[in-house]
Amino acid sequence: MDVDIGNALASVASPGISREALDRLDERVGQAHERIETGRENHEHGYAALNLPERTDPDEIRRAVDPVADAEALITIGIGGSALGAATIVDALEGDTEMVFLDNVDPEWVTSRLESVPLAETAINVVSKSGTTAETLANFLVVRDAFEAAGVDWTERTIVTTGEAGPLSDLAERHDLPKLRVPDGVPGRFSALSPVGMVAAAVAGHDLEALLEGARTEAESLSGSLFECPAYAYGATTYALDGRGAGINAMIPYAESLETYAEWFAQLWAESLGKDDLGQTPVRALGVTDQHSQLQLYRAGPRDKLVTFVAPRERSDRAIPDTEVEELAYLGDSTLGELLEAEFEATEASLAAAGRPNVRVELETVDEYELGGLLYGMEASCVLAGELYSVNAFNQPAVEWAKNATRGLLGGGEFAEADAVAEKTTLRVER
Ligand SMILES: O=P(O)(O)OC[C@H]1O[C@](O)(CO)[C@@H](O)[C@@H]1O
Repeated sequence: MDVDIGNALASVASPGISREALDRLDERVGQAHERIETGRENHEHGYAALNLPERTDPDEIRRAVDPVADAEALITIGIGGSALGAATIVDALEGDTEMVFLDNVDPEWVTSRLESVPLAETAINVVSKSGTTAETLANFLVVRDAFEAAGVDWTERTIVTTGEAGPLSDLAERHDLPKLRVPDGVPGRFSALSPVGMVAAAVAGHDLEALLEGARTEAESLSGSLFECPAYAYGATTYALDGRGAGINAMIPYAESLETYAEWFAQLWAESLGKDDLGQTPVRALGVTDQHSQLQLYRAGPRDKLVTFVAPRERSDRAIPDTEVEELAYLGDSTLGELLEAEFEATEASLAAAGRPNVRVELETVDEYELGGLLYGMEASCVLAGELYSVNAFNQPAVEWAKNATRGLLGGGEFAEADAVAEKTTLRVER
């Protein structure tokens, strides 16, 4: 990925960062880079994720999915980092396999998703690093039951990706299911380039080597200066802008295929950096669609936002047909791609003209190689930002709190957090 931070400079935007401040920040980037490299060399928790391009074995993943390689549909059961990386990859790339992601336990929705696929031709991909996440395990039990009710042997059609030990690992062994490991030291939201994110891509027949190669190229660009490393330029700029008042980061891909990527980014940014009363709030949007719903706020609302555009330089295109309507004649000389490109450029310029900071992240196109680079680049940006904020980017204690409370409420053990639910303050207003 390439990054253009020009529109985040103080000479363009407010809040913005001056060139002098950026130079000073670059010294801290150099120190952070050394810390990151040490973490990678020692395979420390979290930092180890940046070694995935070298560690992930595409052949192992393909062997595991081989029994279901001709499935018409794949149901991936996982949540958060155990779903969003895989969903980002398969939503971004064209594939013939119908993809269903069960990352919610809304019963009506789960039922409708299950009814949308031919179970006898469908494979199951269960993903949970801990092997204990209530939503994932509950959905798996529901899916298993639906397969049994339809007379389909789920054990022939299920792949499990999980940690070394735990209930899901035991279950895989009991039923002799193909099992892939969530690599050690890799938190869920940093695991897209491991079996966690790549099983679905393998079933869809995507080029796993190219995904990893794109990530490897990005890894090779990590260096001690933000001016030489797009990932660090992004991480350092967002950190600097947050410190100057842009506490919201609106991620706007200008490609429908990258809509899920914005969801993945939101988890990465929120769960990694939202600590110790710090962190930038990620917002998801989509170009051009959300120009007509959110842009007004981004250009004229409070000066508390950084807008991040992600745009491919190349895409397949479609001509806009000529028309007899005179006022629309100008469209007939263009393509949908040119219209989208013009809207992107215009939106970027409109924000800059209003002094609103924005950053452009460019991809060559949306393919496996570029996607691997984007995922890796944003992970490295996030790790760098974590260093600059001095927070642990690799844990999520606040999420664990609610997980414990839920288990306590369902009788899954004694959890003090569950007591807080009964202590809720109410001020009801009724009809
Ligand atoms: O893979 P697991 O253990 O099921 O966890 C799923 C998700 O739950 C979290 O721990 C918290 O929501 C995420 O970090 C993680 O991606």
